[in-house]
Amino acid sequence: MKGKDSLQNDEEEASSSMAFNKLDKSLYAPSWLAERQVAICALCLACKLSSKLQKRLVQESVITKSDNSPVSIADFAVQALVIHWITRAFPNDHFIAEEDSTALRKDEKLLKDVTDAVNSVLSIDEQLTDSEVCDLLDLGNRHMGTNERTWLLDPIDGTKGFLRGDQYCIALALLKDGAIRVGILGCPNLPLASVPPNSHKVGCIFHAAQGVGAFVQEIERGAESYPIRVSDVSDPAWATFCESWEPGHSSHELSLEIAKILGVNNPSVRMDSQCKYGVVARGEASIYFRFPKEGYQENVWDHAAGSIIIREAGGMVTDGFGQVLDFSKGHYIMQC
Ligand SMILES: Nc1ncnc2c1ncn2[C@@H]1O[C@H](COP(=O)(O)O)[C@@H](O)[C@H]1OP(=O)(O)O
Ligand SMILES: [Mg+2]
Ligand SMILES: [Mg+2]
Ligand SMILES: [Mg+2]
Repeated sequence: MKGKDSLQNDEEEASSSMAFNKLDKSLYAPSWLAERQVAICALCLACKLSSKLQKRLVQESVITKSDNSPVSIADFAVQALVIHWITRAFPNDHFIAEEDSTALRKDEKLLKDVTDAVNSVLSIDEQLTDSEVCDLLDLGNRHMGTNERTWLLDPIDGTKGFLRGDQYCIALALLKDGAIRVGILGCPNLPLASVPPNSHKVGCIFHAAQGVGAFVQEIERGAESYPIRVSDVSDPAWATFCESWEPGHSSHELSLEIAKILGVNNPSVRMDSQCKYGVVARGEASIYFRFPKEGYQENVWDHAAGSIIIREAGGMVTDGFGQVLDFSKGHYIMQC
């Protein structure tokens, strides 16, 4: 089964909508086709790079940031690579991304390792210099105006999972006029699972655009996309919920308590990163609980892509009070 709204079909849809657009602009909804295609290409390449780096990762190359969280060569290299790819196609776009070049500008060897890593997946005529890599990383810190097109990027989401050899993802979302329009999650270690005929394969890309739907495909340029839907389980007794692997990121005690009140019988699925959103979006789990420590402010890049994928798959993402999340106020998520 191929998705009615797959990327290929969108092309025809977009051109017929163009004629329609001339008649009534207010009824025309963009399908963000070019953005999705470029972003999927970027994440295919980035997943290839991160998989390579996860296999040969050495703990010495891991740095601890000021908030005590880890960062590796992969986080820097993937951020530079994705921004390079998106900027080539959309040179005027802005970025809010997790990492910057501060640590690299102080450490020649680390910078060289990062540049080598990025160049290992680029063609000979596209090779970047150390200074270009630093500049690309720092494009992630550009402040946006309210209507600017801004990409929100987490180059390695779930760095702790990545370092453990477990689940992680590369998360990219496009913010425009205050709302998330496109979301893509590259999940190199997540099985395609329920997607025939590729069910034995590992590694998938979830993607969604506003009003177009949510899809999953294998990590390959031009691979076929399959529509996904959230679970239709309505009785909590049959529901499965997922939560962070790391108890320091989300209280396991609180989610267990809430699950008991709801009457959920199944044990939780613990997993790092926004892969959890992908698993809920394709109906393998029904709920994602997240209860960070008091005072922790959630970053936009940690939820933007996952949120639109859930919404387009028919689900809902809110804060603990049922309020919709606002991704348009800078680095941190605000309540609407
Ligand atoms: N103290 C913290 N509490 C909650 N989330 C955190 C904390 N520190 C880092 N994170 C971020 O939470 C996400 C991981 O959540 P989970 O445990 O559900 O996988 C990651 O985006 C991680 O950032 P990072 O992108 O640096 O890994
Ligand atoms: Mg981090
Ligand atoms: Mg993250
Ligand atoms: Mg990260």
